[in-house]
Order: sequence, then structure tokens, then C-alpha cells
Amino acid sequence: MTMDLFDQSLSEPRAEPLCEGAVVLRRFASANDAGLLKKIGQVADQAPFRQMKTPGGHTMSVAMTCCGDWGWVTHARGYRYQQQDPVSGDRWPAMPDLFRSLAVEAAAKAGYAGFEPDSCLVNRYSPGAKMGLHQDRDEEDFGQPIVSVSLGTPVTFQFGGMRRSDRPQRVSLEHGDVIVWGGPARLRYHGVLTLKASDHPLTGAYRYNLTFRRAH
Ligand SMILES: O=C(O)CCC(=O)C(=O)O
Ligand SMILES: [Fe+2]
Repeated sequence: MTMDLFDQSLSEPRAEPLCEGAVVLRRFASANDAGLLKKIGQVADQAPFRQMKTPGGHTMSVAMTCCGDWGWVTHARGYRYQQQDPVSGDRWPAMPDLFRSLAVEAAAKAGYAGFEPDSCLVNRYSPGAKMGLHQDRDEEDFGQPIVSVSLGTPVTFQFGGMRRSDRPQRVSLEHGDVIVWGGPARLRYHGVLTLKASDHPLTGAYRYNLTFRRAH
């Protein structure tokens, strides 16, 4: 009996504010985890994961692919959204309904009703991969929030301030956790510390992240 209650408190969604405009929705994506991972596999069948090169010539440690109308890519002079996968020349795979509804519901839960993502970046981290502090600022309208879903092995997320030098908060993210940031928090610096080796029953050593944005 006690154990049941305890289990429920761990698996039920719970909102934890980070700052004005930003919230962690614990386990928000858990109920659909297997379906989401299956869709990630289908997206990657059409548009395989690749490690892109930054404008500075570094190969990113995170492998990426995209779905939706617009995909986020790096190129010689910077970053941009484009409708074609540069590897195949084809349009990105359509955004699965399951992805879209999760993003829309998470945004609404965080106070951003009416969010309509047109882009989903799929990040795949293997042990040793990380993402340095950065702002998401390649989108047209900073009035639209960002919805970021974690699946698989746990990681430490850094949620910083408006300046790169602002000391970031450290947030442990686990399978099913969703962060939403927008409004006054839309341009906050954020990143992910180096993924440690661990094993998840559904993803093995990998951590996946889905980042939903309105690009145009
Ligand atoms: O993997 C994450 O949790 C963050 C990803 C991110 O910030 C991005 O893709 O812009
Ligand atoms: Fe980001």
C-alpha cells in the first residue's frame, strides 16, 4: 500500500518552476515513452542521425536529426532552419502527431497555450557527448516558447541567465522530464553536461532529447 503511493508520486507529472517563464514538468512524457522512441526510430530511418560540423569546424558530439516543416542545421557561416535535409536533399520527415500533441500539451501546461511547433530537433547523446551553454536564437519569433523532452539516460541540464557568464542552475533530467521556457526566459542560456555512461531499459546508453520550436 505504502509502496503503491510512493511509486505513484514518482511517476505522476509534477511541475517545478525554474524561474519566471520556465518550468520542469517531471515525467510529463513518461506515459508515451515507448511510442515516442518508436517514432524517433522511424524519423531516423528517413533522416539518419548525423554529427554536424559547427561553423568553427568542430564536429558536434551530439548526433542530430529533425522532423517537421523546418530542420535546424549548421553550415559554413552559421546556423539556420531549412526545409530539406542537407544529406538527402529531401524534405524532413513529417512531425509525428504524437510529438506535436506532447509539445502542445506541455506548452499549455506551462502557460503557453496555442504553441504550434513547426520544427523538432532530435538530439542523440552517447556517453561523453555534451552541449555547451548557448541561446536558441535562430527562430523568427521569440514570443514562442521552447519545449524540450528528455528520454533515456539521465543528464545534468544547465539553465543559465541572459548572459553567458551568469552562473547556471543545475537541473537533473530523467526519462520523461520536459522543460518549457519562454516569455521572459526565452533567451536564457542553457546546455547539457557530459553524459555519463549508464543504462536505460528502453534506450541503452543513449539519451534522446526532442526540442520543439516555432522556427517561422
Ligand atoms: O539536450 C537538451 O536537453 C538541450 C538541447 C538544446 O538545448 C538544443 O538542441 O538547442
Ligand atoms: Fe538549446
